[in-house]
Amino acid sequence: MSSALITGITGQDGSYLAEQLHSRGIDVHALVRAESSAQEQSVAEWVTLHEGDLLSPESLRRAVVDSAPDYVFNLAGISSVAQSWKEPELTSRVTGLAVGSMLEAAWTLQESSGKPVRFVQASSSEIFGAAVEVPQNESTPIHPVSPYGAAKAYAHHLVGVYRSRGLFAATGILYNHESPRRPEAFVTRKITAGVAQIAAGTSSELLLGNLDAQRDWGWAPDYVDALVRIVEADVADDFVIATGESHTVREFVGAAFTAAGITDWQHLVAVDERFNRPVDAPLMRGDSTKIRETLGWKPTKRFDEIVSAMVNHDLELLSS
Ligand SMILES: C[C@H]1O[C@H](OP(=O)(O)OP(=O)(O)OC[C@H]2O[C@@H](n3cnc4c(=O)[nH]c(N)nc43)[C@H](O)[C@@H]2O)[C@@H](O)[C@@H](O)C1=O
Repeated sequence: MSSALITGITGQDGSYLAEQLHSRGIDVHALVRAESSAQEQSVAEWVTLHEGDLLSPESLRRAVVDSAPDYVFNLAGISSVAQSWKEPELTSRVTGLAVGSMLEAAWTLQESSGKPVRFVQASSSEIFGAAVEVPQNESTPIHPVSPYGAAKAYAHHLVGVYRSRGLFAATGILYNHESPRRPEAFVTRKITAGVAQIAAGTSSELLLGNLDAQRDWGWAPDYVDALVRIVEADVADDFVIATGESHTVREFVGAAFTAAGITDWQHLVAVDERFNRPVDAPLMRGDSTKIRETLGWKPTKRFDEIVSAMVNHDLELLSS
């Protein structure tokens, strides 16, 4: 039986990934900050928990040694770009430096046990930031414009370094990916939850920041499926994971109101400067030709389907 260690299991992607790996018969281990909080966040009982903290390299090394995994999926860290502007130093430590500790621990385990370890890093389209080309692919120059993007860029490069050293170290360059499990710190869930409340009559306004930013929004379970394909690939490599279609935040808002049956919505949305960022990547759109052709991956849900699935979920939550 193969085993996998997941960091970031309590997040959207970690939870879907754990379910996918478990359904494939893989023994799932997870790094958690405290067992009690993992249990509160209802990590499934079939996951073996290892306590550790991204700020403590020794605890990460111990978690890797104790779980002795065939696969390491590194998803943990601050994942909100907005939060990274508020806590840039912490972001550089947990989203950047900690990846070095995980890679070193995986390398050391491989060296000492003689058993190959495969490492997959959740990289991000934010590494392209003010992208010099549209769409972006694996060769697009790295040019982050946020503390989060810079931390992810460092981690991305470090994965390449360990690949050259001989570790199976790969990345999925993940574009925005959403689901009903997305927290409201991210714009899509904030919109779908807010629209559901307006539809239910419990709120009268939706306050947002930059409505003109364009993002390439996909369906989170598809992106987790891509990470599994990447870990099982013949060769460790970097892969853009994206739909190839981008929409403005304003279009997402319009689609969410439409899904809730509200056609006249413009007066229900207002811009609040508090939600603007010092710098915001203007246009993200990924070219995922490489993973489609090499690993046979493709997205299963289109933009409107993603928006409706999230709105319907939030409407149901309010009516239950
Ligand atoms: C690929 C990348 O994807 C995600 O990062 P993100 O794109 O920053 O995601 P978001 O949902 O926070 O913002 C999307 C856009 O929406 C704009 N926006 C407007 N008004 C609000 C607003 O009120 N809240 C938020 N959060 N954003 C707003 C905001 O300025 C931005 O242009 C993470 O998964 C990250 O981990 C990752 O790797």
